[in-house]
This record gives sequence, C-alpha cells and structure tokens, in this order.
Amino acid sequence: MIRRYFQALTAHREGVALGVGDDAALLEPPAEGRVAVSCDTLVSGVHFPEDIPVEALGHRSLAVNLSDIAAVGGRPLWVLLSLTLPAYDAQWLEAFTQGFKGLADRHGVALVGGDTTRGALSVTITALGHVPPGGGLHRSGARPGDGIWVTGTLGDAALGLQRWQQRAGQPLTGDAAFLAARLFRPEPRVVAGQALLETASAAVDISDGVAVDVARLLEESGVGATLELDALPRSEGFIAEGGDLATLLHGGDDYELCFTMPPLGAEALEGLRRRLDVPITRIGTVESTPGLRGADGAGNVCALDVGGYDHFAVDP
Ligand SMILES: Nc1ncnc2c1ncn2[C@@H]1O[C@H](COP(=O)(O)OP(=O)(O)OP(=O)(O)O)[C@@H](O)[C@H]1O
Ligand SMILES: Cc1ncc(C[n+]2csc(CCOP(=O)(O)O)c2C)c(N)n1
Ligand SMILES: [Mg+2]
Repeated sequence: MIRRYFQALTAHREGVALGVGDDAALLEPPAEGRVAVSCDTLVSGVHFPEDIPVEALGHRSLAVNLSDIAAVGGRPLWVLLSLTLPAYDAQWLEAFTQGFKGLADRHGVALVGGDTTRGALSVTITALGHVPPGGGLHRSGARPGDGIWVTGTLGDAALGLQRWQQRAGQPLTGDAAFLAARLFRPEPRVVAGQALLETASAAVDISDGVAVDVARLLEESGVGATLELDALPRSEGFIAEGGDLATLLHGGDDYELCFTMPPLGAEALEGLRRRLDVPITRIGTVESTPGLRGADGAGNVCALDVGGYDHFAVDP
C-alpha cells in the first residue's frame, strides 16, 4: 500500500537523501537559515464532516499544515503523513492521494515519510519548511501603532460547514458551493507568509476564529487592540448567504493569515500588495492597553468576546 500510494508523493524535492520506504527519512536542510516544523491532526467528525469528499480531505489535510508553515513565513519543503484508516479501501486512497498531491505539487512539497494504522479515521501531518537566517514570523512582535491585517476573506468556511450540514442530500450550488469549497479546499497563504517576512511585526494563521487567534497574538506581544468590525473582509458568497458577525469573528477554519505591521506609505503598501497573491485588508490597530475591543461603524467601542473553537468546550 505504501509503495503503491505514497511513494509517488515523495517526488523531487531538494534535500531528500532518503524518502518514503525506509526506517526514517534522511533530509539535507539548506546550509543557512532555520527549519520550521509544525504538526496538526484532523479527526473525522471533529475537523471535517464524515461525508467530506475524500479528494478534498487530501487537500485540506495538507493545506491546514502548510498554513502553519506560512504563518511563520516558511517555504514548505517536506511533510510526514500519519493516516489512521478504518479499512483498506483502494478507491479512498486513490482519491485522498490525488487531493494531497495536487496541493503538494503546486508548492513543490515532497512526502518523505509517515505511518499507516487501522482505527477511526484521522490524519496527522508534520510539515517542515525553511526560513532565512535569523528570520521567521512570530506571534510576539506586535507593537502599539501597528495595523492589524488579514489575507482573503473571513467566515466563509464556517458558514460553508453550516450549509454542507443543512443540505439534506441535495448538491450545493452557487454561493453555498463556494462557501463549502472554502471549507474543503483552503488555500494556504504560503506566498504571502514569505512576502511578509521583512514587513510584518507578528503573524498567526486563523484556525479557531479571528477573535481568539488575534487575542493570542496580542497576548504573546503584551499589547491590546481595537478591531474595526465593519472592516472585517467578507466574500460576496458570505454576504449573499446571510453570514453574520459572530461567524466572521468566531467561526474559525479560515486558514487566512492575520498579521501586524507598522504603517506603510502608499507606495510601500502598493509594493507589498503586488508581491502577495491574495488581497489584504486592514482590520484594526494595535494599542498598548491590553485586551481586544471592537469598534462599530458609529465609533462605539466595546470589549470583544474572544471565544473561538475550543475542543474541550464542545460535547464529545
Ligand atoms: N501535545 C503537545 N505537545 C507539545 N506541544 C504542543 C502540543 N499540543 C500543542 N503544542 C504546541 O502548542 C502551540 C499551540 O498549538 P495549537 O495546536 O493550539 O495551535 P496551532 O497549531 O497554532 O493552531 P491550529 O492547531 O489551530 O492550527 C504550538 O506551538 C504547538 O506546537
Ligand atoms: C465536522 C466539523 N465540526 C466542526 C468544525 C469546526 N472546527 C473544528 S476544529 C476547528 C479549529 C481548528 O482545529 P485545531 O485547533 O485542532 O487545529 C474548527 C473551527 C469542523 N471543521 N468540522
Ligand atoms: Mg495545532
């Protein structure tokens, strides 16, 4: 099974002296700089609906892990894949590896090892990447006066999950299908993360919800902030499907980058936008007063609920 499905994913990536199929991989990291490492698990029924299209699961599993590498400004190189499957199913493996490979190839990422066991369906990926010498974005660098920015749009995936679960056997179309695609096929912001290395003072990827993930960044930085609630970027599909503020702030599964940076002149900002492959939106300002606040269109400011997805607050 490993030779058949996984060896093909070991592909051609610099620095793989020994890939899938031996007791351990042997990797040759670039001579300079740092190795970024992160791992994330996806459990069926917890991180994805049990009826997710299998090809989408292959994509999503890799995407959420590459998102963590992107959040430190890393260039992804290698991944390890630990799969727990209820049974051997050739069709399932074919579809999963197809979704995985599509994204891996686009980012030039090689699968270099993993583990395969029987049990309730779950996927764990360890991703390794490279950042330049002394580099890497942290959660802890935000300073008062910095702007708070996000890539892309928020809330789509969380609303997409609702629409998927409400679909009652009917295929999703139009805006609801767009939202489900944002859940199933997130695009890790790998180019943006690297482009922000020189510019951003802090960064985090949004997995549990922008409110709680920003709050974590602020806490690590020892600062607070006010978010402009009307500025939170929403897609046309999100608006058309009636997405609300709570979903935007607390829904999670966005896999967008949230970052802080000192104010830039118009030209420098334009230059940054050109280097990114995704739109960015300013959503707030870092302040010295701790805590997270929200300002509405009329300028009313109030404390913001920093609730987000919490594994241990949800009924098993
Ligand atoms: N069991 C564990 N052992 C050691 N470190 C852990 C463990 N679980 C989490 N961590 C570390 O704690 C930090 C926060 O992890 P967490 O999984 O909550 O956030 P994240 O990976 O940034 O977000 P997400 O999982 O939602 O993408 C990371 O540095 C992670 O490596
Ligand atoms: C079936 C189903 N139910 C709920 C959710 C929502 N969800 C689950 S885990 C998570 C945060 C990230 O997880 P982690 O912090 O473990 O990386 C979110 C927003 C989902 N995706 N699928
Ligand atoms: Mg994690």
